[in-house]
Amino acid sequence: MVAVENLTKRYRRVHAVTDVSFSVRRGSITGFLGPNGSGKTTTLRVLLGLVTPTSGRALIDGRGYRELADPARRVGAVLEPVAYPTRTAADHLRALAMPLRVGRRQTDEVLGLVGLEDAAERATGSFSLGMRQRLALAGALLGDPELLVLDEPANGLDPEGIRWLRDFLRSWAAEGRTALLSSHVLAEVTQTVDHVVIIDHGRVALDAPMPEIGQGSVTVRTPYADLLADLLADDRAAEAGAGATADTPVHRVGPDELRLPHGWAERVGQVAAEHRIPLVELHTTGPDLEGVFFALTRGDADDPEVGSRVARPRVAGR
Ligand SMILES: Nc1ncnc2c1ncn2[C@@H]1O[C@H](COP(=O)(O)OP(=O)(O)OP(=O)(O)O)[C@@H](O)[C@H]1O
Repeated sequence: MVAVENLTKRYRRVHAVTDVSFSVRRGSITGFLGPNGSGKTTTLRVLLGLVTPTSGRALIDGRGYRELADPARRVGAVLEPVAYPTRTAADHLRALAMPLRVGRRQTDEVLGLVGLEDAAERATGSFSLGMRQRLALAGALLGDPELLVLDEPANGLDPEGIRWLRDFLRSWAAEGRTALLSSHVLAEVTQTVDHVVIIDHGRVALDAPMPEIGQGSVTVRTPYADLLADLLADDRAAEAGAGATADTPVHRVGPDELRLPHGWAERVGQVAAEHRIPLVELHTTGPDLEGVFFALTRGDADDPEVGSRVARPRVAGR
């Protein structure tokens, strides 16, 4: 439904995006992920006809946004939370509804859909960021679009709001509709999206369906993390044969925590038992989008959440 083809956008000396290509399948929820400043918003703005690319193009159903018939009805977009402090939520939606030829019944309906029916007559200036996000989403839903384009939709949402957004997007996809949403906070999207495009420094670093994103990983906690890591590395080297340099899959992710690829739990247990190392925790987790993200983006963006990681697992299968 969406095709971004060799998209490049430069602002004077800033290379915001470089040769970015990816597509969004109809009926899918695609997460467009990357650290702050990686080029997500620029790409979405080109897709919505708000920015002219330096080269390349971004198409919706084979056409540029501005060439679509009735684009505001076919595509619902949220680039920023609503900011008209003196307007009530209902008035804000009615103003958006007019050019779309959408009646009062639908404005009430979308307010209910985003859980703001009780705040309809309140001025948006008194809204929290999360409420303004919900109102912006209500505006995007007004035209009953097939495609939603959402820039950081979970920004400002509390955990309950994030769960609500997740459920909303799942039911959206279940109706066969499509969404492209950007985020720099991985936890928000891991359980929501079925396809992932990771962008880093303006370039696509990964474009893959969720099922292909690694197989998960094994987490080990022990006060003897250094010793266990060394023993596991020796064990791996011994397995590889004399003289071989072992590519150790052990990653230190905290003062007492190690992470290994999926399937290592048994070996870790054996090595720990052989050397009488007490384990506080040993468990296997599911697909490790976070690991993939940190490995690909090297965590060197200005996002404190990204930069605070002490070690980054390898990308599964790479
Ligand atoms: N209008 C502009 N003029 C100059 N530089 C810009 C402009 N818009 C974006 N940039 C630069 O392009 C790069 C990509 O920015 P963009 O906003 O697309 O990233 P992002 O991934 O959406 O980041 P964030 O998560 O912080 O919103 C950044 O270096 C940014 O400073």
